[in-house]
Amino acid sequence: MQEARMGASLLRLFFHDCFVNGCDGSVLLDDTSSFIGEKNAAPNRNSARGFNVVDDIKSAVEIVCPGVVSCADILALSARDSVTILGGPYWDVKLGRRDARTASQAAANNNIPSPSSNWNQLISRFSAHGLSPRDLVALSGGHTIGQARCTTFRARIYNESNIDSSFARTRQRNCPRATGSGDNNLAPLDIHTPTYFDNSYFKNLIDGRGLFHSDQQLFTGGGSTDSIVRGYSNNPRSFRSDFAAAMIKMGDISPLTGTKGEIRKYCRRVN
Ligand code: HEM
Ligand SMILES: [Ca+2]
Ligand SMILES: [Ca+2]
Repeated sequence: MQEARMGASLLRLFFHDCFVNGCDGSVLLDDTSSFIGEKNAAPNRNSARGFNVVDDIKSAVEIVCPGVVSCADILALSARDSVTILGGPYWDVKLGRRDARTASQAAANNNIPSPSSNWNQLISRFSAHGLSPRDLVALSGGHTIGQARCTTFRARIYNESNIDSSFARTRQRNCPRATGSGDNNLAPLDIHTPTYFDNSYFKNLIDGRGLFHSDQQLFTGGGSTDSIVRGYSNNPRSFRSDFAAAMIKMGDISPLTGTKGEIRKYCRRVN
């Protein structure tokens, strides 16, 4: 990988695909004059990235095996390979998903959780897709890699009290208080090992160093997930195996099979 962050971006793309009408490649479709896709939904606009890498993988695969491998499966495999290459677990990826001929900006806005979510909102967004509180906590461990824009964590670092004060000060240095200044400045989601897939995210939560309001909600957020966070912070092996299992579960959300959907030729547009 030329850029370590790309692994994080590809992992997130898979999440943003699966949570919106299932793992069907819907997130990859470009807007056109007659079609509104998901790329400009609030959680994706100026934020989701990695589309060119998916295009490169797809064209390489089409050369050797045309019309067989869906864009949805490429997202699933890219997410797994990203995690494994960055030091995380390996799992066998189920394949055979087909690609959607539609996408829904409204469904993207309504299904992908916001970083200002509280504990109940997180639980319910995940349970709507058959994912348990334990799956929520394990999958949130994906925030052990990658970067976030100032606008997604500004409110937390200036206004919240359940945050380590030196961590808040560190983040404030590159994320000005005023909306509109430095909105796109980046900070790592995991202050310790932002390009390594480990269990450091859970240690951060225990230290009050969750970057998003939603992250910190999983520990001392008033819900019942504190013991799961403690477990993953003490036992990296249980995090690795639960993360892999939860990724398989997430990858099972409403796949298109049989004669539903299509195998796209280009991931950015329907055939
Ligand atoms: C639990 C609810 C979740 C919320 C509220 C959330 C929210 C966010 C936000 C706001 C960002 C930064 C976006 C930006 O700067 O524009 C982000 C980045 C990221 N998220 Fe999540 N996320 C959640 C769950 C997940 C899950 C389940 C995964 C994967 C298993 C994941 C993987 C990532 C990764 C890897 C990044 C960094 C991407 C990059 O560097 O390009 N997130 N998330
Ligand atoms: Ca989708
Ligand atoms: Ca890490």
